[in-house]
Amino acid sequence: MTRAELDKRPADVATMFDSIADRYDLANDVLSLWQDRLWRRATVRAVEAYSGELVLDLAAGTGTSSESFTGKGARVIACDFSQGMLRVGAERLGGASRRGVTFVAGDALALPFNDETFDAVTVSFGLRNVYDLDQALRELRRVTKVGGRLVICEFNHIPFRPLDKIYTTYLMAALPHVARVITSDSSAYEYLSESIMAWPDQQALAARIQEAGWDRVAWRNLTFGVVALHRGFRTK
Ligand SMILES: C[S@@+](CC[C@H](N)C(=O)[O-])C[C@H]1O[C@@H](n2cnc3c(N)ncnc32)[C@H](O)[C@@H]1O
Repeated sequence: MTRAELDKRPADVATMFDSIADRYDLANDVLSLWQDRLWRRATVRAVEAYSGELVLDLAAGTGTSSESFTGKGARVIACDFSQGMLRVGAERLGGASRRGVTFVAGDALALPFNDETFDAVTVSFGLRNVYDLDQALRELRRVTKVGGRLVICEFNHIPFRPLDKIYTTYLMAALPHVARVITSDSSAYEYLSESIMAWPDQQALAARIQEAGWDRVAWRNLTFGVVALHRGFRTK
């Protein structure tokens, strides 16, 4: 199976996700010990999308989180560049546009949307895989209405060193082996571990979000910092 490397060449990333699409959601649940469901609920609360609003769920994959944003009547565009992930998502929903969610193929680095289209933009476990983080953050801002908001849910780093050491050991030693049992292949999950380790910490990510033009940037840790929720606003 193709796995991506830390240079995150878009073709490799898309091919890797195509190849794990069928077992992606099951693997997430098991590898995170079902914590992913809590993280997704926290993301939905942070996005707080209301009736009449349009939300972009970028790097939406199979749309695992997308439908949850429609709870109060918002409509969601679930955008991703892996045809395999989009296919699994559309099959699960029973169509490419169902229950308030529309799947759209698109690249985070050149989003196929007009300026100021969305009330809220959100990315769960996606930005870490994007070839050019800063360009993706600028694109997200471009398509957000003035007054709109950004919520990023991403694996991060545990500030408390002893706990971080245990977590890092799990990432590098155990996670790929568990993944092999679920998906019959561990290489995509070796990439997952390596990409988490190489990802900027909470403060550094907040600085990058700010540099991309977002205001009032803040974050909070979930599960001791295994995941962090970053938020920002487009104020001009
Ligand atoms: C780990 S999955 C996350 C899927 C989903 N958001 C979730 O919470 O489960 C990462 C997704 O990012 C997508 N991705 C990576 N780079 C992308 C890009 N440049 N444009 C669009 N999607 C991208 C991949 O195709 C993959 O579906």
